[in-house]
Amino acid sequence: MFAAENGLKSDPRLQGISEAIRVVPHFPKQGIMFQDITTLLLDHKAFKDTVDIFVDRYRGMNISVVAGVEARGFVFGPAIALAIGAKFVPLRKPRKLPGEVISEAYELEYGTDCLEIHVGAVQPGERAIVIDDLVATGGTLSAAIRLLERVGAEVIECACVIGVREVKINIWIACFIPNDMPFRDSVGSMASHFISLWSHAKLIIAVKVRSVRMTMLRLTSQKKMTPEP
Ligand SMILES: O=P(O)(O)OC[C@H]1O[C@H](OP(=O)(O)OP(=O)(O)O)[C@H](O)[C@@H]1O
Ligand SMILES: Nc1ncnc2[nH]cnc12
Repeated sequence: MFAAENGLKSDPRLQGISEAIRVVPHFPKQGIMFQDITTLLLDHKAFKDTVDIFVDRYRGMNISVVAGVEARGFVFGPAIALAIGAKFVPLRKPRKLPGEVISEAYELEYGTDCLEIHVGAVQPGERAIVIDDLVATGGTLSAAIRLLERVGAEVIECACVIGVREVKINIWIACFIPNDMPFRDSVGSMASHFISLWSHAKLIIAVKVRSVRMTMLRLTSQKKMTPEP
């Protein structure tokens, strides 16, 4: 769910967090609005507020595992884990972990990637959350959830600072706007309306149909392109 649905709508911290994230057009390639969290990390208040919001949400929920996705989930995860009294479990890209691992492949826009977890890092029945900086297609989070479920953990929620909508949104528009509707041509503006209503396409189909909730602090659009210099 979005911050607003968590009762955070009027939370003054959200604006500061949003403003501290730098958006770099056309990085790493044309058409991508890169959400740069390094500027958030330079802003002590915004960084602390981000961690605090997640800590407030997950404290008292009997979470024993905070699983962070490499690389940017490692920035937020450990602070949250320490504050809520959980362990931090890194989910790493291939060939980084020295012990015995299990792996989950996932699709990227072009090609595939893989996440790995150390065998024994999580015990069956543990309650886990997954932390990353950003969710776009949800492919990375889905792989993280599958990994944790394979070792017997219960994934309570995924938490991201940023949600990038529109990445797989055309599918939803095609599904939900019948061809004969009068506003079919203005599908672009309808898109943002529908997406807001349906909470980022029901939070990317509850993180790809595993019925895992998600919290995001900032919902952003790939389409807000600034003019070329
Ligand atoms: O929802 P998705 O479409 O799967 O994309 C989200 C993922 O993409 C980014 O990581 P990236 O793969 O660029 O790795 P990095 O953090 O190591 O740069 C981001 O930090 C998420 O982990
Ligand atoms: N727009 C974006 N900004 C930063 N990281 C991303 N990973 C996938 N899409 C991204």
